[in-house]
Amino acid sequence: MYNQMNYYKIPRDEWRNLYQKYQVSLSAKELSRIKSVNDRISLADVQDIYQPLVHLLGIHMKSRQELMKQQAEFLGIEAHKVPFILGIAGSVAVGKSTTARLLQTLLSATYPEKKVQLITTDGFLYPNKELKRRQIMQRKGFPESYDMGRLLTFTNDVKNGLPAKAPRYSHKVYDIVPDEFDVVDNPDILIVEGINVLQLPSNQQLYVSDFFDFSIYVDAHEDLIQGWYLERFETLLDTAFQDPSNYYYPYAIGDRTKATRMARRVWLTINRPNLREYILPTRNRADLILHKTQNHLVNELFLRKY
Ligand SMILES: Nc1ncnc2c1ncn2[C@@H]1O[C@H](COP(=O)(O)OP(=O)(O)O)[C@@H](O)[C@H]1O
Ligand SMILES: CC(C)(COP(=O)(O)O)[C@@H](O)C(=O)NCCC(=O)O
Repeated sequence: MYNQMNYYKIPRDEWRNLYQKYQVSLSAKELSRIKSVNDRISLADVQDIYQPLVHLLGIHMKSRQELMKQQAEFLGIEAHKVPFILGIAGSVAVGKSTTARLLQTLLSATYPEKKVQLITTDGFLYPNKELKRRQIMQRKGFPESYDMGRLLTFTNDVKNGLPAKAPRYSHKVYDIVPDEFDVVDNPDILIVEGINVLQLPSNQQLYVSDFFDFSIYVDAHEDLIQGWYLERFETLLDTAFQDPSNYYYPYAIGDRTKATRMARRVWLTINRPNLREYILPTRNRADLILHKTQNHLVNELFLRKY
């Protein structure tokens, strides 16, 4: 287990009870929005884990806003809106993007007047062509496969209220989609999700996370994550077999056992070493560690003390 020195370890039951007095039940519309993120999300987790988390984020947003206002007064400059940036880190297939979309849904429901945007750092991977040129196609997801300078500039622009474009990555195409972007334009809240968001870019003095107001590391036992990776691979195959342009099409129409063997190999030779060498070491930088067990259920949380 990791060093818990600077964290409150909060078991699920305690976390849920901390929030009892603020509990609000979700409307049918909110429930259907959550189901549209992922229909396997446990509603007990939404109620017991993620709603209290949204409340905690609200506390952080309010205090950050107040600090920015007072600092502007101190400097004698006009206070302007500074987007609150929430980073979400963790292994490939641990559930970052699901957590990010769920939080986007819950934050939008809780703060209907706020603009909540979401981007994933997959878009800052170099395109396959460039990865091949650099001979690092087998290192997709490792620090050197990302244009971290571009990600830093993007985050800096967002913080400064400038419109910023995040390139798009498609899991189906297994590559960057040329000329497609997510435009982030002065949101109140931006969620930045990706395996690398707590990493120190090489040749840079700045962490992307220096721009974050709160960060979450989604954590689980490695064997469980491997299972989730393989399950997701099966789902990708199930949706690929009718689309010859899909990267997974040849695997989808071929021998399933061989395809699964290939996915297992990819996990063991790429994603697992990446988790061990580059992702897990960033866990202790997070403000909150969300620890999941079987079926993605959260059993304990670690909240940074100071
Ligand atoms: N809370 C959850 N409940 C049920 N299934 C989940 C949950 N979170 C993730 N999953 C499933 O786990 C797999 C990986 O999730 P995903 O969000 O794609 O991970 P990541 O973005 O970390 O790669 C997907 O098949 C997804 O449907
Ligand atoms: C694009 C990724 C680096 C990012 O992963 P994500 O967290 O979005 O699942 C990953 O899905 C990936 O493609 N890894 C390379 C090896 C592979 O799984 O094919």
